[in-house]
Amino acid sequence: MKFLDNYFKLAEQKTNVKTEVIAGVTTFLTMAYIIFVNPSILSEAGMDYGAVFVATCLAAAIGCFVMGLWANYPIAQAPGMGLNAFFTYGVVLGMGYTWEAALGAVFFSGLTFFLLSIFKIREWIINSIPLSLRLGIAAGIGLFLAMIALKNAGIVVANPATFVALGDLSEPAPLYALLGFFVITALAYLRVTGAVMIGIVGITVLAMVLGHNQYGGIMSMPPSIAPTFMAMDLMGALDVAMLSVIFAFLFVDLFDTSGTLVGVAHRGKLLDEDGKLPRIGRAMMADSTASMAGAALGTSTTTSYIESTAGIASGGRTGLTAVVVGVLFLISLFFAPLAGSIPAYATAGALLYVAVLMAGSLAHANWEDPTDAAPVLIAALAMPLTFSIAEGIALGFISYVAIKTLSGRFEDLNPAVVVLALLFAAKFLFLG
Ligand SMILES: Nc1ncnc2[nH]cnc12
Repeated sequence: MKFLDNYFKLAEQKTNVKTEVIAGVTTFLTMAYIIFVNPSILSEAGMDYGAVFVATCLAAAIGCFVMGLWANYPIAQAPGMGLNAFFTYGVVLGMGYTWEAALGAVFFSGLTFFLLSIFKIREWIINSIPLSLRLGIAAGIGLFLAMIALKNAGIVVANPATFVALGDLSEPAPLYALLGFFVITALAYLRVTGAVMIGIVGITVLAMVLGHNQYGGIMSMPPSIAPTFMAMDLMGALDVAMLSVIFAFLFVDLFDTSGTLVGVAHRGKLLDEDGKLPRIGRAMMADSTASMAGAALGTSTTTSYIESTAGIASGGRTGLTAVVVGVLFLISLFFAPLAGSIPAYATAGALLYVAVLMAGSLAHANWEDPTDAAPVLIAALAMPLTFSIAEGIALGFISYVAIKTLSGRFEDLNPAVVVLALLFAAKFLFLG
C-alpha cells in the first residue's frame, strides 16, 4: 500500500487505494460495452470476431497501463467508437482496402501521432484548429454513430424516393434497440453505475427468453488471436493512395483525443492554474503506443475514453484508477461466449446513447454568429449523410475558410487552417 501511495502520489491527490479501485470499477463498467461492440463492427470488415475480441481487451489494457503508470491520470483507454466505424465502413467497405492494409494505416497513424507528441507539433496543430470546427467534428462523430445504430437496428432503412425512411417498427430488432436505448438513458439519468452494460446485457437476456436469440455460454478460455495477430500489412499501407487514409486516421484520432482529454480533465479538475493538462504529452503517448500495439494485435485505433468521467466523478484522481480498468480488461478475456451472444440490436441502443454524449458539444457552439455556426453544422451533418468522418472533417474545414473569407473575417483564419482547407478542396476537385 505504501508503494502504491508513493508511486501514484495518492496522498498528494487526496485519494486512497479504496477510492481509486471503486473509480476503476465504475469506469470499466461504463465502457465495457466496447468488448462486444468492437468485434461486432470490425467483423463486418471481414475480421475474425474472437481474435478482435482478444485484441480489443489487450489493446485497452495496454493503453490503460501506460496511461496509469506513465502519465498517472485516471483516464482509461480502449479502441474508440467512431474510429472503428471509420475503419470498417469508410476504409474497408467504402474505399475497398483490405483490413490488413487498414491495420497498417492504423499503425502508421499511431506512429505519426507518437512522433508529433514527442516533438510538440501536436500542440501547434490542436491550437490552430478553430473551436467551432472542433465542436462540429465531435458532434458529427456522435451523429455518425447514431446513423450506424439506426441502420443496424433497422430503424432507418434505404428508400429509392427519399433516400432514407422509417423501418418496420413491428419487427423485433428495432423494438429491442429502442427499448435498450430508453432503458440505458433512464438508468444513466438515475446515475446507475454500468447503465450501458446493464442495457446491453438486459436486452440480450430478454431476447433469449423470448426466443429471438440463442444462449452461447458466459465464460471460457480466451479465443485465439492468431487470425489477426501481426496480420497488419505495412507495405500495403505505404501505398501512395493510402496516405490520405493514414492522414484521416491521424486526424480523427487527434481531434478525438484532444477533445476527450480536455473534456475529462476539465470535469476531473486535473488542469493546472493555466488551464493546461500538465502531462498531456505523456497522455497522448499512451494513446499512440496503445494504437500501435492494437494495430499489431488486430484492432482499430485505441483512444482515451470520455467515459472516464464516470470514475473521476466517483473520486478517481490518479493512474491507479486506470491500472484497475486495465486489470479488468484482462479478466474480460475469459468472457468471450457472453460477448459472442450479444446481437447487433442490443448494442444499437448503447451506440445511440454514446451518440447523445458526443452530440452534447453542439451546446457550446456560438449559434449567434453564422460564420461559426454554419461550419459546425456542415461538419456535423456531413458525417452521417456521407457516412464518413473524414469527408465531414474536410467539408467542415472548406466551409469554415470559405465563409470566413467571404465575410471578411480574416482575423479568424490562420495558416494551418487555410492550408488544410486548400488541400481538402484540391483533393475533392482533382481526385474526386
Ligand atoms: N472515440 C471515442 N472518444 C472518446 N470517448 C469514447 N468512448 C467511446 N468511443 C470514444
